[in-house]
This record gives sequence, C-alpha cells and structure tokens, in this order.
Amino acid sequence: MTAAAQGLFITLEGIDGAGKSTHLEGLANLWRQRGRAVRVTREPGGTALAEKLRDCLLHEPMDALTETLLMFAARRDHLRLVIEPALQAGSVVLCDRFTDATFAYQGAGRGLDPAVLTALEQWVQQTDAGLLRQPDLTLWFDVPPEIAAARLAATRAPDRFEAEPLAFFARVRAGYAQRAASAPHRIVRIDASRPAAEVWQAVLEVCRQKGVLA
Ligand SMILES: Nc1ncnc2c1ncn2[C@@H]1O[C@H](COP(=O)(O)OP(=O)(O)O)[C@@H](O)[C@H]1O
Ligand SMILES: Cc1cn([C@H]2C[C@H](O)[C@@H](COP(=O)(O)OP(=O)(O)O)O2)c(=O)[nH]c1=O
Repeated sequence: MTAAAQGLFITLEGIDGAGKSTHLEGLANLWRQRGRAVRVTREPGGTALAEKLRDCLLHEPMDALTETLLMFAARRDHLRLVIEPALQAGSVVLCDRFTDATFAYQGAGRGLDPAVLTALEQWVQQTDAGLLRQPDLTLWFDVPPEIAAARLAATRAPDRFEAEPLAFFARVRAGYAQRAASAPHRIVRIDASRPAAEVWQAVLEVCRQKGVLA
C-alpha cells in the first residue's frame, strides 16, 4: 500500500506586476502531470466571503489597521474553508500571496507595527492541532518597482494598491527582502526582472532543489 500524499502549501509573492500570476498555471500543471490534486487560490480572496472583502480592500478607502484586519479576516476564512481542508486531503495548494504580503505591504509599505502583525499571524494561522500554519515554500518574484510599473502600465487600470507611488513599492520590496532574510529556508528569491521564459526556468530549478516536485 502506498502512503497517502502529504499536503503541500506553496505561495507566490512579489510587488504588483512582478509576474507571479503569469507562472501560476504552469506551476499547477507540474503537479497535475504527476497525478496530484492541485488547488489554485489567491489572497485576499479564495472564498465567497474573502472575495467580498477583497473587493472592499481593493477599492474602498480605509486606514492601515482596518486594511490589515480585513486581510487577516479574509485569511482566516480562506484557511478554514479552503487551505486546511485541501492540505488535509493531500492536495498541493498554490496560493497567489499570503501573510508575507501583509508584512511587506501593511508592515513595510504602510508602517504597521510588525509585532502586531506577528501577533495576528499567530492567532489567525493556528491549526486545530495548535500549530502555526506557514507555507512549505514561498517563491518571491523580485523585481525593481520601475520594471513592475512599466509592465502594469501596459495592461490594466490600477486598483487602490497599484495606484501607490514607486516609493511605496520600494518599501514593500524591502519588506519582502527582510522577511526572506528572516526565513531563508522557506522563502526563495527569484530574479523576476528577466524574460518570462528565464523566470520560469528559475522557478523549476527552485522547485527541484527544494524537493517539492517528487
Ligand atoms: N518576465 C516578464 N517580462 C516581461 N513581462 C512580464 C514578465 N512576467 C509577466 N509579465 C507581464 O507583466 C504583466 C504583469 O504580470 P502578472 O503575472 O499579472 O504580475 P503579478 O501577478 O505579479 O501582479 C502582465 O502583462 C504579464 O504578461
Ligand atoms: C494578501 C495581501 C495582498 N495585498 C495587496 C497586494 C495587491 O496589491 C492586492 C491584490 O493582490 P493580487 O491578487 O496580487 O492583485 P492582482 O491580481 O491585481 O495582481 O492586495 C496586501 O496589501 N496585503 C496582503 O496581505
């Protein structure tokens, strides 16, 4: 008898326009080809309630603490209804952003106290077994804000976050760097300023090196 597959939780991070979404389906196919169930999801969002909160977060004016609390409220619902059940069932969960984004955007970007974020993280991500749920692997698509902005200008109308100035994204990027330095085993930086095909090769390489593709 073969052992049941272990759930795998992988998150994609980076400033807006870094190119995360571009590689999400390709990543999902890697595990589908290996016969694994894959759940592709995103934050804020991923459940009916969290998608409503996403709509508010992206379009309604609010202060930084309200924004942070809504991010974590959406995350709690997402964890309970989607992420935890999928991991228990042995699926691969690929999530476009998770809590590293809160440390980068609300913490480094908006100036929220990281101690408050850490407390919320501990509270919201506690599993039924009393453990702290964290991704098994985080791919950080790192790109200078100027390049990301040029990519976005060519595509879509900006939401409340994307309309922020370059200086905001420079702080967010520094926030990701700090977070990566604090969890080097989990968060892997990918130079996302290169052409998409090269970025994809780097993604494959990281997944192989980290042993998550077996
Ligand atoms: N490596 C790349 N080089 C140039 N353009 C890219 C690259 N990766 C993605 N893009 C383009 O940049 C835009 C933003 O990419 P997207 O994947 O939506 O970013 P994100 O999800 O990180 O905000 C899209 O138009 C996409 O086609
Ligand atoms: C998950 C998360 C996202 N965000 C922001 C980053 C993005 O600008 C925005 C929506 O994320 P995203 O889904 O990446 O936007 P898009 O699909 O338009 O690229 O939410 C935070 O500020 N904090 C968070 O904790």
